[in-house]
Order: sequence, then structure tokens, then C-alpha cells
Amino acid sequence: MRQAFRRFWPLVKGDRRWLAVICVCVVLAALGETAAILLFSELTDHALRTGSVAAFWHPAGEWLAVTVLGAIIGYLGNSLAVWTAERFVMRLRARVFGHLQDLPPDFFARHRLGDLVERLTGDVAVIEQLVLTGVVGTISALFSVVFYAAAALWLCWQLALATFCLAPLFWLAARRFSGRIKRVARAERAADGAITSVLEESLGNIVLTQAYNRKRAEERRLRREARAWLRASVTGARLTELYQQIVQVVETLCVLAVIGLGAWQIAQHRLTIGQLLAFAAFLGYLYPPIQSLGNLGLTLQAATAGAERLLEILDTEPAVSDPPHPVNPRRVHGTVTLTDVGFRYPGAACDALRGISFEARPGELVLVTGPSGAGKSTFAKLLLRFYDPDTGTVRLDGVPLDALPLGFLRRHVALLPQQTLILHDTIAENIGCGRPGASRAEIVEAARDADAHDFVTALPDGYDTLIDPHTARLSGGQLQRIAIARAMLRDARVLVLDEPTAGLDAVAARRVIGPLRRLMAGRTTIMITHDLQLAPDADRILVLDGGRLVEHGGHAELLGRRSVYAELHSARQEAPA
Ligand SMILES: Nc1ncnc2c1ncn2[C@@H]1O[C@H](COP(=O)(O)OP(=O)(O)OP(=O)(O)O)[C@@H](O)[C@H]1O
Repeated sequence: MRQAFRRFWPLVKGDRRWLAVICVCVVLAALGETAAILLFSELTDHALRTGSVAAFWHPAGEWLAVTVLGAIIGYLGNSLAVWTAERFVMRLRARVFGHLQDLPPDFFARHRLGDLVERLTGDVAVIEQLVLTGVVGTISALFSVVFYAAAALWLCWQLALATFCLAPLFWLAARRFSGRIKRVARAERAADGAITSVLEESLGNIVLTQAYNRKRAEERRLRREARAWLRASVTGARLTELYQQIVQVVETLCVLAVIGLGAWQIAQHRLTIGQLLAFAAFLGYLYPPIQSLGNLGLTLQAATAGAERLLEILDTEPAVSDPPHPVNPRRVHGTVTLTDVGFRYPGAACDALRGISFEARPGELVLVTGPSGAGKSTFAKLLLRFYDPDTGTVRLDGVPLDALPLGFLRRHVALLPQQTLILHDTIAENIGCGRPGASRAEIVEAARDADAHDFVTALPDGYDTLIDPHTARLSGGQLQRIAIARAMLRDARVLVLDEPTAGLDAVAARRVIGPLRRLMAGRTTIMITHDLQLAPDADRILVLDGGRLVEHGGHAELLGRRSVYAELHSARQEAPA
């Protein structure tokens, strides 16, 4: 808990003065309540017992004034507290989200998307309690206890001492429950994450679910996770309820003890009835803050369960980061060089790439092919610096990639991934995100070059048509042409195309070849593909197998001898037949 607090406290930095104001408000509110109870005692003894209306007005006026003032201060303090807490939540979410975006692809392969979403929503909200309840709650409870205790001592010290002796019972009750509540809270957070994952996976693949009649199976999956959640949340609620009922019994015990002792004190003429009533009222006020000090542990334990899940993200180091002393080349020509590059995924048993060396000169088209699992996509990931190689170096214009600022590298090396990245936005924005700030005319020109203009203008809203990652309203080939238009706009010197025709039928694939040729013209292009349609255009073909570069050369040269490439090529030729 201490570690979680230490890690998240800096996020309150800009708002610490507001936290101080909130604390002053809660202290003043506690002081107001103490004064109100003392005025109630005075009212009972001077106005009620004697039946004097004249003695009523003065304490009644004071009581009302104190209450109104307390209400104003309470309102200000609580509103400010909510504002501060929500700002904290916003900052925390932004920080974790920012960190997540720097993590390598294998982190996302190890974690379910829904669970990560839950961490960014549910867990972040729970941690808010660490700050509000942790800091403001403790200060408020401490001051309330001090004020009420001082007032109780002033009223009747013998009774007050008896009350204080009973107070630790609350503390003990809370301590007994804290460990169990934390365990249950952690299970509940994990179950929340699992439910979000199932929903996200199911609804994200709705076509597959329907086509394979997986409706029942998906429902069973949801039911299984929901049962785990039900168990955890019912156990949590039962524990909290049990704790509250025990506290109630303890409180009644304390009140009865005080009234018994008070009756004896009144018989001895050491206490008035007004003072005893005020005392009983103080008990009503004194025990809740003691209880909340005890509860503090419980609330913080639940928050810690969420904090642990966020710290797990924050403690995962990005695989790559900006160099401390970056080289900033003026312009990029587009020479890509790999020297004896080897790479193994974190935790993998064998190398994904071994001893790869080659050079692509400016404007060249290099085709990378090979059987499935040969390491082709890994190759693309190294060029974009999603990972650094374990051995050897990848260079752009002779500069090692890890010496270039990441932003610079990714501005000049554009990736067209297998899956087209679609944002929930208009088509114009989806193309325009290739180069932020691009004008509409530039977007339209890029779309024309990518053969996308005609089908975009045929849509009812044209470039302003809203598209969505899941309900894209466009065919695979059309989406690919949007992605090509985006890459055209990006105008990077180096292009990395990962299976640009994958998932397209022969006709759609042929339709993207023209735009692709226009996109590649004058740029260094490294194209990873099984589809060998563009092979005759390639300046060089690299054949990977088992992570090694087994062959390289021109299309005709490789076909002319017995090669893996020739086999792949004839297999491809036969496939359509
Ligand atoms: N995140 C990962 N963690 C561990 N191993 C991985 C990871 N990603 C890929 N691999 C392994 O690395 C090797 C190369 O994978 P890669 O995806 O680069 O192959 P590929 O040639 O692109 O395959 P395909 O043509 O099927 O897309 C494979 O053996 C694969 O199992």
C-alpha cells in the first residue's frame, strides 16, 4: 500500500494546495459540528429543563449560524474534493495509457485486451480512493476524533475516559476484516477484467461468432467469468455487511455503557441531563470517525488491489526508448542496412531471426518472402524498431536505429501492416492521419493516387463518411487503398509493407497493385509477402527460412536455379489452379 501511495502521490502534484484547502474545510466542518453539539447541551439545560423561551433564542441563533456556515464549508470542501479526485483519475489514466502505448507487441499478446481496458477504467477509479479517502479521509477523521474527544473530556472526563477505553473495539473489528476484504477485492477486479475481455472478444468477432454458431459457447464463456465475479462480489458484500453489523452491536454496547455510567453521574450531581444528552450525541459523532480510521485500512486494501494491477503495467519496461543523445539527420535518403542481425522474442525458446545481413539502397524494392513462421513479420518489427536486435545492427542511412529519435524514425519509415488500421472517424480523417495538418486537397490527391477517390465519392457522405474499425462499411480491398492513400500522404522515404495483398481475392489484389506501384515509386520499399505478383518488379528478393536468410537475388536469377524461391513460386502458381 505504501508503495502504491508513493508511486501515485506525485500525480496529485498540481493539486496539493487544493488538497490543503479541502483539509481546512473538513477541519472547520468538524469544529462546527462540535460547537453545534455544545450549543445543543446549553439549549437543553437552560431552555428545555427550565421551560424558558427567553433562554432559547440566543443558543438557537448561534446553532443555526454554525449549521449554515458548516453547510457552506461542507459543500465547498466536498465539491472541491470530487473535482480534485476526478482530476487525479484523469491524470492517472493518461499516464498509464501513455505508458501502455510504448509497450512492445508481445506485451499485448500476453494480456487480454478487455482486461487492459478494465485496468484503465475500473482499477483507475478504485485508486482514486487511495488519494481521497487516504489523505482527506484520514485528516478529517483524525481532527474529528480530536475535537469530539476534547469536547467529551470537557463535558465529563470520567465518562470520556470510559468511552475511550471502548473505542479500540472498532479498530480491532476493522483489522480482523481487512486482509479478507483485500483478497476478495482483488478477485473481483480480476473477474471484472475477464468479463470485459470476453465481451470485447465476442463482440469484436461477431461475424465469426455468428458464422460458426458460437453463440452458446460465447454465452457459456461469459457465464463462467460472471460466476467468478458473482462469487467474489457476493463474498465482498457479505464481509462488508458482517463487519457493519458487528460494528453496530459494538456501538450499542458503548452507548449503553455510557448511559449507565451517565445515570450514576447524574445521581451523584456531577452531570446534568443536557450534558449527558450532548455526550450521547458526541458518541454518535465520535465513533464514526474512529470507525472510518479502522475502515480506512479496508478501503485502502481494495484500492491497493487495483493499484497492483496498474503498477504491473507501469513496471513493464518499453522494449525500446528514445536515445539519450539522439542523432538528428537533416534528411533521409532511404538506405536500410542490416548487419548480422539476430533476435529472439522475450521468453521464446529459439531465435526468430539469425545472422541476417543485407542492404536496400534508396528507391529499391526488396521483396521478403519465405514459408510461414520464417520470421518475416519479425523482420518488419525490427525495421520500425518495435524491438532492438539482440545481435547486429539495423541502420538507416548508416545511422543505427537506436541512435535516432523514435518519432523521427517512424516519420521516415512508414509501415503498412497486414491489418488496416481504421480509426472511428471520417474517411478524410482516416487518410489525413498519415500527415497531421494535411489539407483536404492533399487528402483527395492521395486518394486519387491510391485509386480510392471513386469509391469514396460514391458514398453518400463522400470523404465525410464515418467509418468504424468494426463496422467499416468498406471491403478489404477498399480499406487497403485507404491505407495506401494514408501512406502516400505520409511521404516517408522508406516503406515497410507487411503482406499488402493478404486477405484480398485475386481481383481485389490486382486492384491494389497499381496504387502500390505508385506508392513505391522513388521510395525504398521492403515488402513482406507470399504473393509473388510483384516479384518481377523487385530489385532483390530475400528468402527467409527458420529465421535465416537462405537465398537472395533477382526474380529471374532465383527462378533459374533450383531454389527454395523457385519452389515457393511454383506452389503459388499452382494454388489458383
Ligand atoms: N510475440 C512472440 N513471442 C514469441 N515468439 C514469437 C512471437 N511472435 C512470433 N514469434 C515466433 O517467431 C517466429 C517468426 O514469426 P513471424 O511472425 O516473424 O513469422 P512470419 O514469417 O511473419 O510468419 P507468417 O508468414 O505466418 O506471418 C515464429 O516461430 C513465431 O512463432
